[in-house]
Amino acid sequence: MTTAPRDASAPLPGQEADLEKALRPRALDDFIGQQKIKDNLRVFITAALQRGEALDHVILSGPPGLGKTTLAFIIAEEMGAEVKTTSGPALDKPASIAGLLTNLNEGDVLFIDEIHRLAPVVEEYLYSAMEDYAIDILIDSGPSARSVRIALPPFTLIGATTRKGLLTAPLRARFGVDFRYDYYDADLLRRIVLRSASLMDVEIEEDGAHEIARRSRGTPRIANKLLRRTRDFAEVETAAGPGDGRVTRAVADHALNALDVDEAGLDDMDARILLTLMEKHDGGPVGVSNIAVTVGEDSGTIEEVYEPYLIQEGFIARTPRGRVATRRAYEHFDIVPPLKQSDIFDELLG
Ligand SMILES: Nc1ncnc2c1ncn2[C@@H]1O[C@H](COP(=O)(O)OP(=O)(O)OP(=O)(O)O)[C@@H](O)[C@H]1O
Ligand SMILES: [Mg+2]
Repeated sequence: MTTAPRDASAPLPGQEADLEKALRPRALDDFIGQQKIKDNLRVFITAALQRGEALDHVILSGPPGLGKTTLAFIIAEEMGAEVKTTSGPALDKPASIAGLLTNLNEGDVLFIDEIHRLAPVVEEYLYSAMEDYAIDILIDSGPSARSVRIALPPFTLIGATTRKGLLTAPLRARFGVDFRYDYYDADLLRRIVLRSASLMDVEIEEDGAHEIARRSRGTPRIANKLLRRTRDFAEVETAAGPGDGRVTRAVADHALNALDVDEAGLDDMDARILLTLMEKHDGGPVGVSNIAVTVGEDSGTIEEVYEPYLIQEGFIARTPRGRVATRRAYEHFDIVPPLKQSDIFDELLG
């Protein structure tokens, strides 16, 4: 009956999606954490406004649910700009990107989500658009074919991607501002949970917020989702009986356990990945595609959604020969590592 809050990139059902939108901070001051990004952004935005220019093109990269889309809209808001939104897969023909670009007004923000999934022909249009604020359009065909250059107003392209490594070098080079997201620590997530709770009119204790925060995989979207589910439990059923709607540490713990979010905040798929690595592959080293087949998940998703967090938290290590389970992984699941694994642990430390 419970649904594990697995894939942060999975689309949310209608009402949940609305709730997520409602929780989205709209001003830079409400955007919690990512301090370095915010500090730099303030300088770039102020400078651009002072010069009366469009902000330079921005690329936002990092795992799902860390606030890329949120920040894109905040940037536009702070610049006093209109946003036009699209995504890499939606721009399948040169005509669709040409149409979007020629409809931009001066200073507009063009937000392209999943920009690593642009078709190469579409991407080529962006090169001159970004660099020279112009595109070359081919009109007519056959002997009378010629290309006409159309000037565009100065605009800001904001691209978001979970797979920056898949961007081509020419595209990457055309972004003047490059921000990489880090996972949020528990203290920042606690502040995000408290903020969301107050917007949702949920009564929550500091300890309850902390419990949700530290088990949210460093991800604001997951923290908000776990808060919504914990609220459900708080209103209906707690370990101690019917709830009064108040989110305490005990209620949060009960809810998170029911959702299969373990003590370290690992979810069902995290556990499957680690157990596969330890039990089926003897702790590794093993390639991601191998793990993917065993757990029945796409290897791209493992690489962009699950693995970065498991690596950051020290459950998995990347070696030249493949992924290995670390000592922490064995300890977490109370599994005795095979003898050969101690060499790997030593290697990792050394
Ligand atoms: N810094 C933050 N402060 C407060 N809330 C945040 C922050 N970052 C993200 N959120 C919350 O998390 C939710 C998800 O963020 P967002 O949609 O911007 O993620 P994303 O990086 O675009 O993810 P995806 O890669 O899946 O598109 C937002 O609706 C917002 O409520
Ligand atoms: Mg997004």
